Amino acid sequence: MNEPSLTPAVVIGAGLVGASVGAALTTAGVEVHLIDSVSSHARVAASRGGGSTEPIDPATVRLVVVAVPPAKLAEVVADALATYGKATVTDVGSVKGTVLADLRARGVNLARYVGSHPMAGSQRVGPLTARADLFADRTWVITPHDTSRAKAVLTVHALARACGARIVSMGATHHDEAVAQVSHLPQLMSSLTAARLNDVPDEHLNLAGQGLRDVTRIAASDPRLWTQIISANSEAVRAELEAVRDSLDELLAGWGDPEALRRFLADGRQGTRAIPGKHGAGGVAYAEVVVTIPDAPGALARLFADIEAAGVNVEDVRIEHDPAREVGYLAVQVTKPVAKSLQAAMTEAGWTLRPAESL
Ligand SMILES: NC(=O)c1ccc[n+]([C@@H]2O[C@H](COP(=O)([O-])OP(=O)(O)OC[C@H]3O[C@@H](n4cnc5c(N)ncnc54)[C@H](O)[C@@H]3O)[C@@H](O)[C@H]2O)c1
Ligand SMILES: O=C(O)C(=O)C[C@]1(C(=O)O)C=C[C@@H](O)C=C1
Repeated sequence: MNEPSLTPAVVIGAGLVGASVGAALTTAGVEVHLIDSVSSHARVAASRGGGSTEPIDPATVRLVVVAVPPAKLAEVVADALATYGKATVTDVGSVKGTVLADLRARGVNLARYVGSHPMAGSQRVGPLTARADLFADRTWVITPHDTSRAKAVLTVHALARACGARIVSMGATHHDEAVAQVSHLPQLMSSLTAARLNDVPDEHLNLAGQGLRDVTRIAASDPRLWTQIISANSEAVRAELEAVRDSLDELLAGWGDPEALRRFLADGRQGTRAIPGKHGAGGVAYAEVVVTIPDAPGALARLFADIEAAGVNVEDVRIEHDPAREVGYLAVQVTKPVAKSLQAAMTEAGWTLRPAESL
């Protein structure tokens, strides 16, 4: 069967996610038209390869992707179904059940609507933070409902594939329970930790290392966006928070007992191992080769060139800064069998390595 055509497509909401979808589709050869209630957002997204801001005949549009804030999704999806009479309409909102319920309450014919949710983003918003490869190798959840037309479902599959994502299909309610556990609770826990820092004096904050930065990255997210996300998934998130409260009570009840503390920490470590690897396989423990990068122009580019020359497949990278010294560290994650050869190649190329812990 032929892949459904996505071209021309319209993206409504040219922020982080919309502009990234626009850029990914444009890269895949799809003609993309960008619309945003803030016209400069659409222009910025267009200038960064996300598509064009030229108007288009609505009757010709095959696909509409709605990427506006959660509280506006149902209204904009309903308008899009009315305006683009032949198009499949999807939204990329972080919560699916409330959008579907709102659309049903409006009495809209939902045959051409299929919800979806790319599990990729960042703590930043706006078109300047968009990237064409944001969805590459990431999960894109598709949530068909009982009245979605098969062709519309296939079109949304083709959208996710064109963006390089891995497709998972599930019902909206199931999706919302899952993201309460793997996205919404983690956001709240990160915010809880970061909020404690408001009462910490500067001389203590100056000691902060990478651990604190890792745990608080997503606490920097937009509070308006996340208020809408969590409010739309309120019950499922509340259940997760109550479970955390129980765990915290248990931790405090056993306080002072090293064995209870060890069990608590071991449970946490086991939890990290439950997270699937980047292709959806079981968790993979990578080895990390940590290279010192001098704070000099071009150092990072040279380092990447040397890693490429070593012919090693890089699974992930992370940059750490040393606030006390004029250096940074590039932590390169690779599979264990190739770690030693990467270490040797880096040393031979003149780089200083931090002592390995896990090779
Ligand atoms: N941020 C993430 O990590 C992430 C990841 C996956 C999905 N999402 C979902 O994607 C959607 C967009 O989030 P984002 O992070 O791109 O936010 P964003 O703020 O970067 O972008 C939203 C854009 O929508 C525009 N907009 C608002 N109301 C509009 C309307 N009525 N018509 C047209 N444009 C309108 C805004 O001007 C803005 O440019 C949200 O529903 C969010 O739940 C976010
Ligand atoms: O990487 C991040 O910054 C994200 O938090 C992205 C993330 C997530 O929880 O994974 C956040 C919300 C979205 O709905 C989807 C993806």
